[in-house]
Amino acid sequence: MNDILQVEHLSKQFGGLKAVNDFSMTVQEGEIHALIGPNGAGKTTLFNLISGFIPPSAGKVIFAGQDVTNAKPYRLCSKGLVRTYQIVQPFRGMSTLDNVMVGGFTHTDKTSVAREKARKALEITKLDRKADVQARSLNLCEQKRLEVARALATEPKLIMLDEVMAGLNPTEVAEVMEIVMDIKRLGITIVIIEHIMQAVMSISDNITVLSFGEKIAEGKPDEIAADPNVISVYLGSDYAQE
Ligand SMILES: Nc1ncnc2c1ncn2[C@@H]1O[C@H](COP(=O)(O)OP(=O)(O)OP(=O)(O)O)[C@@H](O)[C@H]1O
Repeated sequence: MNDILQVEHLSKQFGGLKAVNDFSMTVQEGEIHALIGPNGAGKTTLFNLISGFIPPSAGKVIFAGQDVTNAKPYRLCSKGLVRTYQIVQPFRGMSTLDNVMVGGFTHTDKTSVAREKARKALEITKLDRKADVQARSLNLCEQKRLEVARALATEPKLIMLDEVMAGLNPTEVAEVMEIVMDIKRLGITIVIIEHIMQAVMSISDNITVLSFGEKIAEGKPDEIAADPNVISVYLGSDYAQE
């Protein structure tokens, strides 16, 4: 498999705090790669660095063979790298379809083409029946899926999902897991930040673990679940015994 994303020695300092410290990782094309770790470990900062929302203090980001360090988010999006936000932020007074069409205009200025891409993204996220309702009337699970749909409508090669399952009940988590697997089946690479370990362990191909801004482990889900260091800083012994 080819590498689609390489993060090399990335660091981000906020004043005296090293939020991300000399972090490297490789994401292979077509995989689901999870980033896990305790609160404040630096996962969201890493997403912000990779997706161009904040500049790194040091290090490089290579996407699809190109150095994209310091590239702006809209440029990365047009190259095929897009992310969602932990806090959903739809245009609440607009319909679900119109919200998703915003993403659909990434590679076209034709309304009919953008609408078609948006409709496809709504099908994948199982929101097609909600296309015409206002975003403010969607429940949390639907709003999370709307975030994903907006990103999908940009036709990404790699989508970065920031806690899309947080706050959902078990049935909704299962629904979103299925959608994430469907996205993978479309050939789109996925990097996912998630705290719900059952979900992470069952959908991920590879997992990278962060603690205090540094990588402390990486590997297949079963390797991570059995790693004594990961158990001690994050998973806890209850999970390991499950
Ligand atoms: N803009 C900022 N200015 C100063 N400190 C920041 C900034 N953004 C993040 N931090 C700090 O950097 C560290 C890493 O935060 P980050 O949000 O990346 O962690 P996280 O792993 O995503 O946590 P969570 O799981 O709670 O979302 C934290 O100590 C946080 O307080």
